[in-house]
Amino acid sequence: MSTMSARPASRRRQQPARLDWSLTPRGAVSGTVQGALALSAVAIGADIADLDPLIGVSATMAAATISVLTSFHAQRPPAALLYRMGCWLGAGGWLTWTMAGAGLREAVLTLLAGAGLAGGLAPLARSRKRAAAPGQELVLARTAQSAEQWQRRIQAVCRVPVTVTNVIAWPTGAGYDVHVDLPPTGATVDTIAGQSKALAAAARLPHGCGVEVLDGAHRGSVVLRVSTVNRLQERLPYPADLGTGASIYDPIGLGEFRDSSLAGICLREAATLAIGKRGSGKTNLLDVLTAGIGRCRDALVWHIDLNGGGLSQLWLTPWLEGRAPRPAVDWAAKDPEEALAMAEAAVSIVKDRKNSGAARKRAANTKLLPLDETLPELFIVVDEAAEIMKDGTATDVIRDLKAALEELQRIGRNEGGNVVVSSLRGAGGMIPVNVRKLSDVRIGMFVQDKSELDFLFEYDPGIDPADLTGPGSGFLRTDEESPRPFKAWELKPTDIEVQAVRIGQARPDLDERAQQIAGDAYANRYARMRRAFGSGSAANLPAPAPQRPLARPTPAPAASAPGTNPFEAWGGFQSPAPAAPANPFEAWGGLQIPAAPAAALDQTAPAEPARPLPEIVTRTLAAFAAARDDRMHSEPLAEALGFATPADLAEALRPYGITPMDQPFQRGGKARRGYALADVETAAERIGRGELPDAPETSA
Ligand SMILES: Nc1ncnc2c1ncn2[C@@H]1O[C@H](COP(=O)(O)OP(=O)(O)OP(=O)(O)O)[C@@H](O)[C@H]1O
Repeated sequence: MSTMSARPASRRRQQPARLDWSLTPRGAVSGTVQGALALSAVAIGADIADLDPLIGVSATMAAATISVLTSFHAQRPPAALLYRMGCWLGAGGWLTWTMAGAGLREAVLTLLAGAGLAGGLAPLARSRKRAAAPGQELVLARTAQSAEQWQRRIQAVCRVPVTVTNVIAWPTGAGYDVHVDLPPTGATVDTIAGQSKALAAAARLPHGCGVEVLDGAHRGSVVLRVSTVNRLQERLPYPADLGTGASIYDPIGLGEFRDSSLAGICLREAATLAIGKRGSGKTNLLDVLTAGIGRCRDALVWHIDLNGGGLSQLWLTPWLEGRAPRPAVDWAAKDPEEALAMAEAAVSIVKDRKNSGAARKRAANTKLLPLDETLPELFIVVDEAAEIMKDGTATDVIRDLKAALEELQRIGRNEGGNVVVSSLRGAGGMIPVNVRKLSDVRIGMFVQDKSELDFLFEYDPGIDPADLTGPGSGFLRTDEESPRPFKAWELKPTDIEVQAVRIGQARPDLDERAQQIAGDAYANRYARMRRAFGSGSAANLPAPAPQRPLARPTPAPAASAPGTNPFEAWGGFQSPAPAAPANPFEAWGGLQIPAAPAAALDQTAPAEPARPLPEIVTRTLAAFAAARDDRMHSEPLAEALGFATPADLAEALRPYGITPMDQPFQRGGKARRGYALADVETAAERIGRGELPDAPETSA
């Protein structure tokens, strides 16, 4: 297959010029002259030796045959093969004719005419396959045009003289990757990523298609993932063949990226934050996560949904109806007290594992606690976490719940205590900064206000809500990578049913030591879950709230004592759903516990509208994101924001409580004063909460 390379002239000019004294032809003219002279010399030699003309015929045939074979071996195009054969037949025919006694004048004239013809047709001989310069990839011929277009396009839009080294079509046919080398003049991946929208527009990509800019093989290269067909518009059913027995050490699938590759996340050590407006597919996403984690032999899912428990209902139904031996979700809470008991239990378990897990770590010679079916990771999946985590008025229980979840996220990474948080919004005091910062996996489904995505993804320049196509599509960021558009698999109620039965059969139990630590709150949870989520008579009973404290660490776990309530011991599909105890408070040892305070959450109140950030604050955050630094000297920040002097910048930021740091710090070998990203973020949070008075907008 023929190829071509796309190299800029400038690079070619950099090659040092050398004199070449070899007889190797350098072009069509020199090649033709050399060939004609060589042929004349052979003809004169044959005349002097008085050779038989048949020798000329034999030599011609042999040369033509060798030419055909070598052309096939070199995969030359048909035109090159014909040209070479024509040359050998013409030269051989002329030689045979002269050996047979042609006149000198005729022989010379014919030789000149033949040489002229061969020289004129010489471009046909050129194989389109050229050797690449060292270190350069080749571009397939059918994409060579695309490569050249992209090279020109990037140069025009980004004003960077890049080299396109390869264009590779996706197997799905939905787009292609453009591999780009950056010039050694200071351009970085951010230089290109900042123009991804402009590149998509310049390439006239259809709506919903775009350009994602990813790191290349080395720091001086980038890969542009260009989608030309909007795969995100398609519905992607949950893969039916995903069985149980997976591991939390493997990626958990959420759906697909534009190129149909798996959108997977590694959750063993990573907390997750997902935001999205109502109807964006958040609940479906949490279902996909519940299924993905639930499939693991070394992980357990606990749910908190204080908006009526809708997240857990379908997952519990097969168990409630006696079609699964255990609930797929090991513990589900729909009221604040239950949720607090759960979160405190998880914190206690994690704290205990910090000591009790030491022997395991030593045995495995690792600092990260090894988890397996006997010691599973705990995931608390929280739907609509802003109701718990937002600043402002809250009951004591909610405040304690928030503190416990934050603590779990903060201390639980190593010991396998993990949090997945979803929220309608991520900014404006809805989700604490620390929760966002500690969430290595961030997912932004469709939101009303782009600033929510900007806030979640720290002003990554590649974010364009136009890339999203509707429910189930969003941006996914893992680690420090740029967020990528993806489409979540769709889990329909019947799929959840299938998964819930499978998981209920196969999932691990909480380890006995942890069960002891979690105490009665854990041991009796199934009874409360039946009342809270069950149908029929059990569901009609009021769900008693656990009296605090329920989950107190028990110092020395003794023999296992799970299954203390009658519902846990039934253990088989054939058992009918047990009737509720006569006294609804029985499960709490006969204690008369008042029902959960209804006012703990105003579940119907809509989320507060976001207070928009002043433009100068938004742009300051964006400047930090572009600089990929958490501190910036005043001069470059002023320049990035278009202020004439650092003093002008200071004046513009002061009304928002953003001031330069007291101490100078080193950047680029210079110690100067400047600004801290944390200060700007704190100010943004406070503005969102309405704590800072509106100040007159000052722009450059
Ligand atoms: N991945 C997906 N593919 C296709 N459709 C989806 C997907 N995810 C969600 N939907 C559809 O979008 C609608 C809303 O989904 P979902 O209930 O998950 O959104 P939500 O953000 O949780 O909304 P709410 O907060 O109002 O419950 C549903 O009708 C669902 O079928």
